[in-house]
Amino acid sequence: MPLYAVRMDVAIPDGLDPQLVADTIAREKAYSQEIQRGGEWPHIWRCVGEYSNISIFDVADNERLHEILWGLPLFKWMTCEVTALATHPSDINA
Ligand SMILES: O=C(O)C[C@H]1C=CC(=O)O1
Repeated sequence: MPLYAVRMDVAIPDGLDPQLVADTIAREKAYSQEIQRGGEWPHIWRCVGEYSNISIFDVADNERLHEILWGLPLFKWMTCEVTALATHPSDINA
C-alpha cells in the first residue's frame, strides 16, 4: 500500500472556549489512536519544540488519506503537508 509522510502544524485560534478546545483535543487523540490501532497510521512523532507532528500513513490510496485527514477533529485548526513516499534505490532493506 502507498506510504505517505504528513506534517501537521496545529494553530489553535486565541479566544476559543477552553472546554471546546479540550474536547476537540480529546476527540483528536481518540480518533488518531483508533486509526493507529487499525494499522493505517503506523508512526506519529512530535516535532521538538513545536505543536506539530510528522506521521507516516499506510493507506490504500489518496482518497483514503484525504478522508482520514479531513476527519481529524483538529483539522480546522491545522495545516497539513503531504509527501508521497517511494522506495529509495539505496535502501538496503528494499
Ligand atoms: O498533537 C498533534 O500533533 C495533533 C494531532 C495529531 C494526532 C493527535 O492526536 O493530535
